[in-house]
Amino acid sequence: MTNKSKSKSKKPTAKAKDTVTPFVAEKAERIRLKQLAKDERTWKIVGLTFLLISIFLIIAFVSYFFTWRQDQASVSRGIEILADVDTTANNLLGKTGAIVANLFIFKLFGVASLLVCTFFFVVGVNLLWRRRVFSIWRNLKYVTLGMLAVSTILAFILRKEEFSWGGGVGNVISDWLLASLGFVGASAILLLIVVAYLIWQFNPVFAFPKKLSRPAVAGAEESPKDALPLAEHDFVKEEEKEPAKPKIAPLDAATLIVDDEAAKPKHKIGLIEKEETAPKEEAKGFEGITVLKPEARIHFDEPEAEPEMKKELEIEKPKPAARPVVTTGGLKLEINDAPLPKTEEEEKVTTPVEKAKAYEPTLDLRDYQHPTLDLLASYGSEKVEHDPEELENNKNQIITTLRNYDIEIQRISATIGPTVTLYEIVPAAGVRISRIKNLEDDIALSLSALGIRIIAPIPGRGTIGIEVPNAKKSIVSMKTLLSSDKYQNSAHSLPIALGKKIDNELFIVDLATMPHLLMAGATGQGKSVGINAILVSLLYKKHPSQLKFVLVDPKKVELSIYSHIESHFLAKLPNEEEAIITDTKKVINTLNALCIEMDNRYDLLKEAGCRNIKEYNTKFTSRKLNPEKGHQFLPFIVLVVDEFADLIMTAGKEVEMPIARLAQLARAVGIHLIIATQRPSVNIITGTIKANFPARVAFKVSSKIDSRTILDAGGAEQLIGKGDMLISLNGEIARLQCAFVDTPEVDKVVEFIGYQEGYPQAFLLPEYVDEKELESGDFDLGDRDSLFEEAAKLIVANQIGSTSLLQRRMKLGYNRAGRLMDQLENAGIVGPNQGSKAREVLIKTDADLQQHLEMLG
Ligand SMILES: Nc1ncnc2c1ncn2[C@@H]1O[C@H](COP(=O)(O)OP(=O)(O)OP(=O)(O)O)[C@@H](O)[C@H]1O
Repeated sequence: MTNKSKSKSKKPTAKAKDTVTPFVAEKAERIRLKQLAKDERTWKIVGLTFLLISIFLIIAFVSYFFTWRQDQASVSRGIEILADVDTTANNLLGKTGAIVANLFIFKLFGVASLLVCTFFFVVGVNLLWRRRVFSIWRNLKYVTLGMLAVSTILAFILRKEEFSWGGGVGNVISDWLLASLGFVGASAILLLIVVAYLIWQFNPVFAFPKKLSRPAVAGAEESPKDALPLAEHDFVKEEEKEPAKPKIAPLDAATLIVDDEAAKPKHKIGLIEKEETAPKEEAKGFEGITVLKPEARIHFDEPEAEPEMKKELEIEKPKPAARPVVTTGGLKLEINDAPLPKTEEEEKVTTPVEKAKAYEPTLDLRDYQHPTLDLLASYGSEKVEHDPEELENNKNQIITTLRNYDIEIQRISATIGPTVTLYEIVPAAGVRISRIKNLEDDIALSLSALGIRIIAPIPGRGTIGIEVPNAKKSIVSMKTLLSSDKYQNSAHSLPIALGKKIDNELFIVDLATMPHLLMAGATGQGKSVGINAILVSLLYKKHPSQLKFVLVDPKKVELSIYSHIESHFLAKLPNEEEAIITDTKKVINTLNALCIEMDNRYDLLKEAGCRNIKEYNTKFTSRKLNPEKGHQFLPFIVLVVDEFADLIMTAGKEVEMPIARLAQLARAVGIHLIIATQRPSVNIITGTIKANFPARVAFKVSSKIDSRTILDAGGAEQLIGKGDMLISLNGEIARLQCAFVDTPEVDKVVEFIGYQEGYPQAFLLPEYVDEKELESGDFDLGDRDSLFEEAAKLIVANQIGSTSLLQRRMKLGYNRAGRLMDQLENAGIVGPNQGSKAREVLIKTDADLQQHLEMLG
């Protein structure tokens, strides 16, 4: 490797400098060429050229339709006519136009050659706008298949015409088809191609009238209205509504390796260019800078340690749930697609239902469109701009500072991130790491920069990290993250795009596996932007049927923007006006309602024999659970609390307890919490809360103590604000630059969603009535629960006197459902408690009940 110097001399000699000089020009030249290739102006020019080619081809082709006869004689002589000044052509684009058009139309694909123009147009537009406006790959497929099919069909139909409608290729295929299959066979094949194309494009529904094939749903006779949503979906075409997947924007990172041996102060620098999509080149840089592939760095720098670091920063992928083990004939088989074990509940569901097409929850709002990426803004080019001088200066400063304290280093390398550059040093043998750690403040002072963070040692790397803020920071646009393949193709249940790591890798994680997130940061350091980034990344991926937010905003202004999407994505308490909760009392009720929802969901999971929401929803969508028994598709619920400190201050344990309970248990039933606070002190983030939030984010905080409270480690006080953050996940801390999404962008996204048809109202959480309010002694008929009548009707209609039926169907907590049951008993509607058996229902029909209620008054 070129950047490992063998020199042992301590000071740079004049000779050494001389030998470097001729190298410089050559390397600088290469760097310039590379920069030219990366310059967006270059690509704009190339894009424009492609557009012009497409226009050129259209003019040449169209003109050819009118001039082919006159130009036939000259073009048949080939390109030699270009040199012949006496020969002219009638084509609007002269001899070149005539030759090109003749090649495409006469010799190749006939009229279908016009499709070629679209290819140049698509490539040109994409290059000019520097983003994937159209899919080139898809266009290429259409153009290739289209030209073959259209030229063959035209050649077949118009084979007797003088003009070559199908071109040479069309004629050859059409003749071959005629010879092999005869006129009827060839016609059938070509007709099939046309029909297949139409089916592919428009996917018409070939449906028989519903009543002929409608599958039986258990209990459908008793309640056809309730069963309808399931049965209805059986006949509905399942539409693919994948959002557009634009290609990842080029992502640049540069890693600089500075070789240093204690005895050799002239350091060689290796610069690594890292791009996610573009191919990497190997070239030599100037002044000893070597441009290497990232893989080269892995081998050169720390062959064993690198995979470790990758591991350190790797994002956890959701592990597939364990599958049932089936034993047949003494053999144990673990089957990936094995159906989940049947429970008593699903055994009762009739076979036709099982065989029916899978239930698709998104068909509730079948026309729903996911927000498009053009609603988001791009901030700058996002290319990491590295100033070689800044790097060199910082490196020299670090080396000099350490040397002042008699600390020699073996090697120094640098990774340039969006906000900070990480200098990794390998100290000379015998240097104690704690000595470097103790010099943190001195190094910071000598680099005269805020936000120096020393990581001694970097876990698994055997190096010491010094993070130095970049003079010029780049903003990480939300758009970049959401348009990346990593986000677009992520298999996460709740993907959240948080930002970019120091090596510019995108940080996209699954909230479902986190499973809750605690965020802290002093005011103005990027918390609200962080919350918006999380919400927006979920909104871009999920359908309203799959996700609901419970938004708690004591500050009253931060989350109000999301009220537009109330009927799509928000959940609220029944009878509440506003979905976004700002009042402390209502927060307590909502948190308790969420606990009830959690308990209800656990009951449903238990009955279905499932361990988590994923298994449950899979079972439900494959119609193995009967909606008549209270089963339903369960959306994820994400609770966001924007200022936790305010709540704890005003309500203390009343808030802390349900939050702790949810944090402990709610993960498996798809309820996840995101709690943010400005004041990460121990009386706000208590031990109970902390123990249940393994994933924690810290923006800049005001003291080391705050940093320790949130992360169990210092460092967050050294951050530089504006979205610079540390995330502690699975016991490892990574520094990120949070994705930036501005309020007008969020506005556009929520408006885009809000203008679409939503559900009639927000998702209703179970009602929670404060126990204390209910503890009013014996039942008095005049003091009935407001849901008394509804409960009575439900019990009579089902003829089952069961408290859990009330809980599930009316979304009530156990206490309230029990109290209602007592009231029903006192009113003579159900019999006494029979232990584990359901109570007897004393009134048999709805009409009897009406009479009975009237009598009660
Ligand atoms: N990820 C980011 N990238 C770039 N700039 C950012 C980022 N996050 C925040 N900022 C800048 O910092 C400002 C304050 O951010 P934000 O409103 O999120 O702070 P906050 O911590 O929520 O403050 P408060 O607690 O007072 O609401 C933003 O207006 C923006 O200019």
